[in-house]
Amino acid sequence: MKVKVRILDVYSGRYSVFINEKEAMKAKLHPDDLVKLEAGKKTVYGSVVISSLVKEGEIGISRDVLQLHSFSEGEVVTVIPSGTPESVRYIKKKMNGGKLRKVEIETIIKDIVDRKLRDIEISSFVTSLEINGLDMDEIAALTIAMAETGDMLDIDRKPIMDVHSIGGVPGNKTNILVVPIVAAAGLTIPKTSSRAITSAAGTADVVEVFADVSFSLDEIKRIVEKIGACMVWGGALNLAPADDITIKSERALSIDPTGLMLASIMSKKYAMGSQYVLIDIPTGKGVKVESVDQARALARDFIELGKRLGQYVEVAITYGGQPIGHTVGPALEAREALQALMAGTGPGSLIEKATGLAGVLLEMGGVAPAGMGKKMAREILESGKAYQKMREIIEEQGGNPDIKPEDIPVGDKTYTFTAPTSGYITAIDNKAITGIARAAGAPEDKGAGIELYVKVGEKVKEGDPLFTIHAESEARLDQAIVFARRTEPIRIEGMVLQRIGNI
Ligand SMILES: O=P(O)(O)OC[C@H]1O[C@H](OP(=O)(O)O)[C@H](O)[C@@H]1O
Ligand SMILES: Nc1ncnc2[nH]cnc12
Repeated sequence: MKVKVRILDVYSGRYSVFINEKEAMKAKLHPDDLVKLEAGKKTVYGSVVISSLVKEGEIGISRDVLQLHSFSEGEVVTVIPSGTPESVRYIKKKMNGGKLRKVEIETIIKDIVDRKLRDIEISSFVTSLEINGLDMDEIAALTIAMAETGDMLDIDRKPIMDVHSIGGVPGNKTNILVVPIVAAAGLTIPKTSSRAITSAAGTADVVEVFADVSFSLDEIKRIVEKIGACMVWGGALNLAPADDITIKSERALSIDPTGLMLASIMSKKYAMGSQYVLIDIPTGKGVKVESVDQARALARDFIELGKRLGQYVEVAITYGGQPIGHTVGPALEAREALQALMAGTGPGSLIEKATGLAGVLLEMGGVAPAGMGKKMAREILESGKAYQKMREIIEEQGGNPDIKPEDIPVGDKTYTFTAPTSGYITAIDNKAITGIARAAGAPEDKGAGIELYVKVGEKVKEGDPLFTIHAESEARLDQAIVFARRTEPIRIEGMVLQRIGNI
């Protein structure tokens, strides 16, 4: 059928097209049916919403669809019902434990990028990968398909360094120190990050507290060619676009299937033209990789995948058994990272990890002799050169370079938990800390999160503060308090863990 476009001020996070009930009856269309819209060379897919927002003879186009293609009010489009895409068969094959062929993977990724697959099918794909995994041939095919369905960046500086954490550990603001240290040493590091996947704050969520993170490829090229670094959100770019679509399902389910994680991280690095990549695998209880043996196996996969992509990859297995630093949540982490860059020092867990990772990159990039990278990284941090580089990054990304940690607003609805007993801290539960910060509103509410006053091994007296929850609303604060009471994230030796009666 041919209908006229009506642009609707609707933004739902879904690719919906709105059709009047009578029109839908005539065309035998039902809610959530997939349709193809064609106008000249433009083709877009969307799911049907039956609505009186549009009249007969019209099709309502949401702002989500408009982001993919520009349509003008009154433009005539042809609407064609679209059957189940071929890729759904391949998703079912993976659900049944089959091995996908290269062409099948390419079809799935193309259909994801073209929005032929809806959230429900994409979530099924992600879930099938969580359950049945991928082998290295499948991972390499997935990585290349993800990169080649988007744009590629070509920066006129070499070598191109990169760092990426597989994440999972609360408070992981480390790379916000690593990037300016490495760039201050004269290396080029165009860092893309995702927003939170399983945590309460991804690096992109934290950087966004002091600067913009959404840029076009041309803008990134300009920034990186000028100052040697950027810290941007990978999802704003058309770099490996399937990645950010699958991340949406991963985030909703709080899962990060290993094969997809490898492809997702490495496809962005490939598309950014990174030549030397350092992968950080935090390891410990309550993170994505719990044992060092598992971390080694994953490290081998990253290195092998790098070889297939023509990249030199090294992996750092790091300690992730408790949160990094003393803060969790975008604004609180931004404060702590900025404080550490300004002072050239900070919590041991943050400074040791950041200078350790930066040191490896300095050696990989050939600016520090073998074994001297960490010392050089620490000197750069302590000298204030990393802070100066951070100021340049903030300024180039449209933020205020003079910003001070205390200028960053944090949630003013607070509640502090205290030690129920005296003793040593024996464990801090990563998953519970993330759960509390998310219940408080992080990462969407930038000011929400947790300030931690203790770390494992420290001694506390009964009544000492353990952590403060910050939220931007009383309702969120209450939810986080309930979650914290239920999970008791901080263990103190001698503490009564549970009292059970009358079973
Ligand atoms: O912890 P969760 O949310 O699972 O993982 C996602 C985080 O891990 C990576 O960190 P980085 O950009 O290398 O610092 C991603 O970019 C993202 O910020
Ligand atoms: N799946 C993923 N995609 C991008 N960055 C990540 N960091 C950790 N997991 C990731």
